[in-house]
Amino acid sequence: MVTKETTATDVIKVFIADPLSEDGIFPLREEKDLNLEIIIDTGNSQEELIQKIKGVDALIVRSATKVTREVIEAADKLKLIGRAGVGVDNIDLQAATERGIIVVNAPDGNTNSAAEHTIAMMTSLARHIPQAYLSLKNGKWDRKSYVGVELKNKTLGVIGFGRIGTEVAFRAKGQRMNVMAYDPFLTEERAKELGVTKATVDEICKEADFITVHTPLLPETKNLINKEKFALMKPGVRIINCARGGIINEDDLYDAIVEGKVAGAALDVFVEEPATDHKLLTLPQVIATPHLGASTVEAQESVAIDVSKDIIKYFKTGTVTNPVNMPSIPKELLAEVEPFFELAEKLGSFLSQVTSEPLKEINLFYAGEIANFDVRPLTANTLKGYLKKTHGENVNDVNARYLTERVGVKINENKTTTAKGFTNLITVEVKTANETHSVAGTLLNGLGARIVKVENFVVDVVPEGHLLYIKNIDKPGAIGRVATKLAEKDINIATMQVGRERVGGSAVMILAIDNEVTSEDLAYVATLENIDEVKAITL
Ligand SMILES: NC(=O)c1ccc[n+]([C@@H]2O[C@H](COP(=O)([O-])OP(=O)(O)OC[C@H]3O[C@@H](n4cnc5c(N)ncnc54)[C@H](O)[C@@H]3O)[C@@H](O)[C@H]2O)c1
Ligand SMILES: O=C(O)[C@H](O)COP(=O)(O)O
Repeated sequence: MVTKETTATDVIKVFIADPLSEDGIFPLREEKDLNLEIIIDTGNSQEELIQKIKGVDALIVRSATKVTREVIEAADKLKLIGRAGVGVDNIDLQAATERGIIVVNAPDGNTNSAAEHTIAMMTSLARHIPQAYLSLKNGKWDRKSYVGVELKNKTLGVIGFGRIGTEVAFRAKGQRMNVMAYDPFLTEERAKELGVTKATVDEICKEADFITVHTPLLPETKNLINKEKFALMKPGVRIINCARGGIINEDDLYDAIVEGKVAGAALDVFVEEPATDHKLLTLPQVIATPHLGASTVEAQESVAIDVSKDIIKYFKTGTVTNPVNMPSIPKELLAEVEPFFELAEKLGSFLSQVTSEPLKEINLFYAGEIANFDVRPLTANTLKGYLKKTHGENVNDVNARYLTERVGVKINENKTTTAKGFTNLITVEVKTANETHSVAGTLLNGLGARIVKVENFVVDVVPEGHLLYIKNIDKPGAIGRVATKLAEKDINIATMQVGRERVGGSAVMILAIDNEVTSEDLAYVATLENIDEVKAITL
């Protein structure tokens, strides 16, 4: 379908590539100060979109249109991509960022609808409603085949406890279910406040009667539920996926259903969509909808309004409300702080890999010349580095602070012009319920970035590649034993840094190694005498 309207002279072309709520785009239609040309042209192939994107200033999509690197590179005027919904896995964010194209989404507009759909799917699954409906439509009055199970007193495991996961939990509690939840950002206090049990993914797999996933699709969440996880589950478990195809491995789910381990699955999303000819759909235990989680009048109106408003705001002020990528820093400030961006991100990333509990507080200490400037872009980069592990490409220097504060983490920035002998020093400290970790880094003239302190130990480490972070007791032979063990595993040590509090006291080793280590390798090194902790870090 193609319709074309012009509100004034042809100046700003807004191309709507997926079906949107007409009521939701009224801010665009009613905009008087900007000269908007609204083009509604849905159902394009990649090739067609590559042709049509030329001359477009703003593109709006839902999940169906794939905004690939090819589309982005074919765009000659594109300044903004609006996702009328949450998931941005259909947009090549890296390509957009590289081209300076801001991507916005509508993170709050469809939360209720997605949560309600999840509950509807869970209830339908428990009571075989779609199967019984089909049977009755086919003229059968079959009551025996469709005996269901109650939700009351059953345990629901929620994996991914963000906006939708939390709303699903509220509703499940209304059904008098017990809720277990896992999210890397879920603290004990918040879980208590919301009346859910904080658990690991494995605990959920072992104990839950129903399991629902609500994470974004990221490298870390792809195949999160797989053969190994199904093996842990109780026989008769029921699975729901209203988040993204691929979080649950489809082949492993198929096998688990055929083997009788999983009693049924309710799926709104698939790895490949449209999924009209999918092997999971051949199983009577599987009920499905064609990605309808956000398909309500209310959600569609809300997400389209949010994206429309952000387009107008961007073309009027250069700022947006819901950025997914792209920083916007004055040129003069950028020149001062940009050299520290990579270091800041790596300090954050380092800490995310040594911390094993949800973050409560992050303290940033900017010392030396850098303290004379607005350090917020550096904080954003540090937070981005910390959050990358859980948010992947969905976090950037624009939204990192928002994402951190949204889960109740306190961010404290401190400045001092003295830097302990360095021209500049950035120290980052993170606190969880039981842990405190810190790392400090600097830029050495002509030598680049260095980590100069880890916890209380002075070191000199180039922050790149694969590192092994080992806490040990300062006893003779510890270093030699670690080196020998690694050699046995064919792991080559490029450099090694050691630090200690005092003779015979706590010490650290930081080894740069040539290859990535497996968890078995780590466990192997950890068995050595006088070794307290071994962590692999990739920067
Ligand atoms: N079916 C639909 O129509 C529909 C509608 C809306 C959203 N969605 C999907 O649902 C997803 C979640 O939406 P939301 O609004 O709740 O997003 P959100 O960002 O509020 O929540 C996602 C949560 O996942 C957590 N997470 C990240 N990595 C994790 C991991 N490895 N294990 C466990 N948790 C992890 C994050 O910490 C975050 O709290 C979206 O990314 C989108 O893909 C689908
Ligand atoms: O991520 C989302 O917001 C949902 O998957 C909705 O997708 P849709 O806009 O294609 O309905």
